Amino acid sequence: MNPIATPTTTTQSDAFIEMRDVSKHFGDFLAVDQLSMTVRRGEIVALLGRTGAGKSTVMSLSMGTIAPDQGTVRVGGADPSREFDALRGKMAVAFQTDRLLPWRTAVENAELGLLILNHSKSQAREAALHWLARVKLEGAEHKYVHELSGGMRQRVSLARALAVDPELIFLDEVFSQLDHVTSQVLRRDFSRIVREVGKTCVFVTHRIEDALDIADRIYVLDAPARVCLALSVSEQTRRDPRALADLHDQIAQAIGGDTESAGHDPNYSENQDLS
Ligand SMILES: Nc1ncnc2c1ncn2[C@@H]1O[C@H](COP(=O)(O)OP(=O)(O)OP(=O)(O)O)[C@@H](O)[C@H]1O
Repeated sequence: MNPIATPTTTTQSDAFIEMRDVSKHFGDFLAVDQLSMTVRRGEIVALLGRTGAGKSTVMSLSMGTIAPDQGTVRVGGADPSREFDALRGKMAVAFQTDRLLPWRTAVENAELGLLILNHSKSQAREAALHWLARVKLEGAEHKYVHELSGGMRQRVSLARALAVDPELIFLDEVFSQLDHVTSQVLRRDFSRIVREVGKTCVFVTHRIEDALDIADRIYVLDAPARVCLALSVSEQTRRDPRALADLHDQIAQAIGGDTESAGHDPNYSENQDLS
């Protein structure tokens, strides 16, 4: 067995998200095909696949914004598409486009989730300022969205997600609109924070580089969405350019060998920390 590509095994007891034999149609179109996957508490897990593989649909099923046609989805033991109250405030999400409100400042955007969850104005402001500082936006708190760079906007969007103190954070292509260096710095800052505060994170990406850089485990999805490869990535592997290159090739092969859509980046093996 390849010592780098460790097959993932998860017992039911340590599962935070558990999807079993999940299928989802949109009309006649099959988007998810008997998919099973598990996410443990405290893990960063990447859902990786080509455009249209069904990554966002799997994320929506995990968040409960859509329900499966068949199979079961459980998050912390609850059915996310039915038991909204059990999961209220426990999940947060950030998207490819930052979805910030342009008429609000950075801090006014970052506190939004807390205000929606009925926290007091002062509590929301305090938490928003704290998380803006954690994502390195001190000094930019009172700037409007148009005054911020793309990377800074995504930082606000991540601060907004973290501010509600969720147990589970979903990211949908948050890093992939940004240039290589900005993307790398942001995802490493984010993964450091997530590990420090012990959150669980599921992130969707079509770029192998993003997944190998921060994920503990990677589910590679085929279309219609089903797991065609599941891998663990240790910190030791991340420090080993050859091991990373092997994993990259293995994933690219599973996806179909198209390194462009797979986001191949010849510089990633340098593994430098630019933050
Ligand atoms: N609400 C919907 N109605 C009909 N078809 C949908 C709907 N949502 C997704 N699909 C289809 O399901 C398939 C999977 O879409 P999904 O957005 O989950 O893929 P993805 O892997 O996240 O793609 P991308 O990387 O382009 O965002 C696509 O063919 C898409 O057109």
